[in-house]
Amino acid sequence: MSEHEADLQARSPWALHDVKTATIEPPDGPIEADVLIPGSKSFTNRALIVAALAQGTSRLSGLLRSDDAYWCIEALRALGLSVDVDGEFVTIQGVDGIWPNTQGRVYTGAGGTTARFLTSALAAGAGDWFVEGSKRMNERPMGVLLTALQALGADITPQSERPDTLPIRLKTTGLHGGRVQMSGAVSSQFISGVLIAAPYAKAPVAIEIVDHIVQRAYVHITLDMMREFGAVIEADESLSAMRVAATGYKGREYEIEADASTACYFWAAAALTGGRVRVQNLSYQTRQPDVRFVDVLARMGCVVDKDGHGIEVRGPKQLQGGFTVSMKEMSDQTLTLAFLAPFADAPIDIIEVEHIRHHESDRLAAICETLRKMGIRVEERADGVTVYPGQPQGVRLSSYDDHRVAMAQAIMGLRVANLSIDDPGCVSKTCPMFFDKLREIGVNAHLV
Ligand SMILES: O=C(O)C1=C[C@@H](OP(=O)(O)O)[C@@H](O)[C@H](O)C1
Ligand SMILES: C=C(OP(=O)(O)O)C(=O)O
Repeated sequence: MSEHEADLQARSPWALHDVKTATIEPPDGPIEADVLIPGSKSFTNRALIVAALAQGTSRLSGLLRSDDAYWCIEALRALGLSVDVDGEFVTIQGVDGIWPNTQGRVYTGAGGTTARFLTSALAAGAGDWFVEGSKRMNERPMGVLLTALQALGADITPQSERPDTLPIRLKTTGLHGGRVQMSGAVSSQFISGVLIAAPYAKAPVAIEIVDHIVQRAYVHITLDMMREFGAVIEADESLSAMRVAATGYKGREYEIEADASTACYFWAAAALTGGRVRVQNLSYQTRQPDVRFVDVLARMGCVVDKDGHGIEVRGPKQLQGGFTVSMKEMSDQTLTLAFLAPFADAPIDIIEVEHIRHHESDRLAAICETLRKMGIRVEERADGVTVYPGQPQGVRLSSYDDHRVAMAQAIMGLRVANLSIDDPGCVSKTCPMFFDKLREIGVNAHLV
């Protein structure tokens, strides 16, 4: 598959379908709005998988209805689970670590969370499965995770020429537990995956991190949720060593919080138009790292209210640049920042995000190609970019089959006439309702 060709098989019935192009009209004045954001992808897929493993019934509310969640639910159903979805509510009969269907194909879609967490959860049970993802997911790294699961007792045979990616054949009679050393430098999801499975190992699992974890906050989200479902864990704030007891999970009622990553596009809309956007259903206290994007916006001259009901961003007359920022801990917002950067009064250096080359697209390449096509000067390094000020030209852009590329490009369209985005349906991975939400805050978004 070429980088720009969409894998439409990975779009679910919940996706935005049959749309070829999105065109965003720059608004006449500042965007002024209050908005409610849909459920978090990260919380949705963790809650689905933990509830599936657990003993007893769980009822989840605030489900994100997106492709990532859909394929996670479908995979659980293929494994024989009863998963009942009613709007934003889900009822799951947990299997207490024993998967009813012990054979067959498990399809993860394009979701890194499903691919990494479900593969691990499967390994903790017993069965013989063929696990594969979307075309892009089958290229994304899995090596550190697969090696850790093998060290804990799973039998994994790669089903392509690459030993470190999906598809794989996974044969297992359960994880024996013990110590395992892992790198967190490529993806925090490898660590979260082993953690999620660990309560169903036959003995405690101790994980030692040999280097550092990109986006450590997501591992905290994992640990918090595991504890809420009854897991017993020892871990310090630095997460260099973690130990999980073999106690299983208990089903429960669980409320999924709103998605901080999705919220950022709406705050960015305020930043770019000198407007005001309040996300009503998120608190700065969330563990989701992307909430801290508002601090980057404050550095650019925005006024941020984090203490009221929700979080509000007010944009300045002129965005400020002239700084270097590590986006390592909130790297899903690298694209958003890079596409705001041309509108700042001085260059912005984004550093320490090499790992985003392995996300839904090579995101650093997508930033550079997009901005250059629009006439903006940008320098690419292995682990980041420098974006220079300028007025981007309205052109036709590829969305790289990457939801965050498309959503961040759409926000740029608030200041660029005649900007169009190909295959905007890729937003469905985490936010099929993205263009409806844009309309809700007063943006004219045309989909054809
Ligand atoms: O655990 C999670 O829910 C996530 C972890 C991060 O991935 P990496 O650690 O692979 O960068 C993040 O980019 C992704 O959107 C969600
Ligand atoms: C990297 C992302 O997703 P995932 O790794 O969960 O597929 C993302 O949502 O930006």
